[in-house]
Amino acid sequence: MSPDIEARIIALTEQLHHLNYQYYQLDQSEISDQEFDGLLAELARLEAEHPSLAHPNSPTQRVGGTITKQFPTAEHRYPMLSLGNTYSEADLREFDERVRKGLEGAEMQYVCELKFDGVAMSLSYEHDQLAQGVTRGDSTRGDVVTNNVRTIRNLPLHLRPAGPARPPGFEVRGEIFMPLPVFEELNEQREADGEALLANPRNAASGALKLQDSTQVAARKLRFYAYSFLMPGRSQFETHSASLEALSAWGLPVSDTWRRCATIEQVLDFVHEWDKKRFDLPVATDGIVIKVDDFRQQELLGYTAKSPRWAIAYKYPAEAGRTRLQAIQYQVGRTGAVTPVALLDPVPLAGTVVKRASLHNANQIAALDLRLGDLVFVEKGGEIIPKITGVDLDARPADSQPIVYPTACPACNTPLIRPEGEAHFRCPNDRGCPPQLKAKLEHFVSRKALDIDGLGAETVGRFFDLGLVTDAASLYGLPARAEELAHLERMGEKSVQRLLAGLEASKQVPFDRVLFGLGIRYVGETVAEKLAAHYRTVEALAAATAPELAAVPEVGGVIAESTAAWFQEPENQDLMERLRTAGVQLALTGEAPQPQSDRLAGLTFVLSGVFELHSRDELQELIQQHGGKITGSISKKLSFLVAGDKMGPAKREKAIGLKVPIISENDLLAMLPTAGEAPAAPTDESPAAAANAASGTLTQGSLF
Ligand SMILES: NC(=O)c1ccc[n+]([C@@H]2O[C@H](COP(=O)([O-])OP(=O)(O)OC[C@H]3O[C@@H](n4cnc5c(N)ncnc54)[C@H](O)[C@@H]3O)[C@@H](O)[C@H]2O)c1
Ligand SMILES: [Zn+2]
Repeated sequence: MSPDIEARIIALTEQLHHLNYQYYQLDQSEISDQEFDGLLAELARLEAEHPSLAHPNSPTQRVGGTITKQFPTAEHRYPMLSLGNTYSEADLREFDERVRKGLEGAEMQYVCELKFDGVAMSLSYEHDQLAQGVTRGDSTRGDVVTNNVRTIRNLPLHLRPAGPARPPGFEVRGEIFMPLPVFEELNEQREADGEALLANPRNAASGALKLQDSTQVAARKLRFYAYSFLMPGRSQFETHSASLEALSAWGLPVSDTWRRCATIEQVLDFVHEWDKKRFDLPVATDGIVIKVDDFRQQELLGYTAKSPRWAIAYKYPAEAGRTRLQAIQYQVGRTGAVTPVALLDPVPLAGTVVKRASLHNANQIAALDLRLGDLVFVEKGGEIIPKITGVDLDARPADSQPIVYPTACPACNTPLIRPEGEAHFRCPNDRGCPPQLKAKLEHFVSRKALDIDGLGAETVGRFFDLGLVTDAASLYGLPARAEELAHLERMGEKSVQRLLAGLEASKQVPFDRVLFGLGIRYVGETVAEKLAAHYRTVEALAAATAPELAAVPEVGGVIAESTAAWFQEPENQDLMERLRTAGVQLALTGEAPQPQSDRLAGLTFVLSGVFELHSRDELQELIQQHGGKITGSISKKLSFLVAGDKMGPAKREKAIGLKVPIISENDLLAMLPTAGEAPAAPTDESPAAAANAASGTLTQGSLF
């Protein structure tokens, strides 16, 4: 046996294990899917030629995913396998031959479906109710993410009383995905916030599903398409297509793009038809799935260790093209991050004409050894943003120009800085750099912030260029210049009236959205809501120190630092004063929620794991309503760690080490006054006594 082959098998195995980990755990791809599949195919070929070297745990034998350790897990009743895949039509014909041979020439049909690029999900329905959602995981066990799945709006929690009768318990499988417009909006937001862009909607969906807070998951607007039905024993349907029709009738979303095909020619027609048309769908697709329709025939054909023999995925190759790099444009975002964008000779790729490609940062330009005038390879595959994958060095023109990354801001000439640990260069001139100021204004008037009617991003940008506005507070000086505005091109009396009404109405926008609109780095919508609800007024918020801010649930250290620093700056304090004079809401109105009792006063809690009776948010609220405080981390001073199911072992050990009592959800509830008790009843019980009262049910061995 050649040692070279053995070494190659080992190297491939290691590399594929690593790439699987990156892909399924971290939602990152270091190489394209096509390259990944190429390496996997090479390993499969070497193993087939040298069976003695094939390892049972080889990536060719196992589904690539794993469980995340952040959720409870559940065993799949029927394993969730992968799909064999190919990029070639010849392979599809071979697949057809294998199937027909396996069925000994019996009559058969295929069903062709689009292959949606998201995350596979197994849903259990019990008595018509959605009971559980589990990820594919390692194919035998997956993460239970039911609460996150419940946030998916097109997914029925109860089935419609229509269509064929159904068994009391059954499973629906399908794909959870992030619709393309949502993905694009999310990336725009990330770009504006100076965060790294998500490579594709699949990574975005997978990342969203792993979030612990289901309100945050809901904000990611995930959607679901069902593509298979499973029930105990023999299926009540004869064919896969009949089950798809039933799923639709029951109210489950089934994409109506599927089709029955009697021959491989019809299958190939379907493949060709969707090659371009798929780009009109609001969901990312990376191929076609071809399935044998008849369930008995599926059974006859059976499975390999990793995938069914009765189905195959045809994956569309990433569309690549070659074009000329004309120039690099350096864009300055709201937080000063400088992003290089490649300007290209227009080239048609994957349904659109590509003129620009993202280059992320300076490192990437260096890694590609890019020069102006080069012919570059551009690829647009699962990744929505086209990217430059390489340079055609043989075609490098003699006069190609090396790219000199700017050392000063292209807009304001301030020397750029590169904070440690960050990939982007930044322009630190956040008070004087025009694109930053303009982007801040655009953010302030945007829909999720002040939502000023009659003042879109374009108009506010124009006003800025004309020197009519400089910052958020200056917008409220516009009414005094109404006449001047009415004389501007494309403005007119009517638009001005609308704008003034919009400005007036924006004074009623609640404090949390104003706070979001200020564009403090890392303070997104959710964080702004939490901070506003916690501090209620801007004075209280501005007075909070970074450690205090970090103790607010869901506000991490980085957010806390950035917020505290922002309010320290005199210019920002001045801005707040001018916004106050303008009449903008800088405090939440209405009554602060009254505490229901002070039973937990002086106690601090950390919640960890998954709870049975209440969601984590509900428990947080309960603790606060009874005077307790939630903190983020386990320290010696912590009163209680409330442990749910599947709490991480590290947390438990830390709590035990620091002698922090670990209690259960029930213990916590037992500490609260029962419904009959007077609210906020003065109690002579010390907090510790209250805890002791609950100690009868304390988690074993956990108290002191
Ligand atoms: N780039 C990388 O580093 C990297 C790493 C690991 C895996 N990958 C890619 O991931 C893929 C392997 O992942 P996989 O095992 O999940 O296989 P897969 O994604 O190729 O196919 C199986 C999945 O297809 C999905 N699917 C979508 N529409 C479907 C439909 N109509 N019917 C049935 N299933 C449908 C399901 O989620 C199913 O689990 C490979 O193509 C590989 O390129 C890439
Ligand atoms: Zn600048």
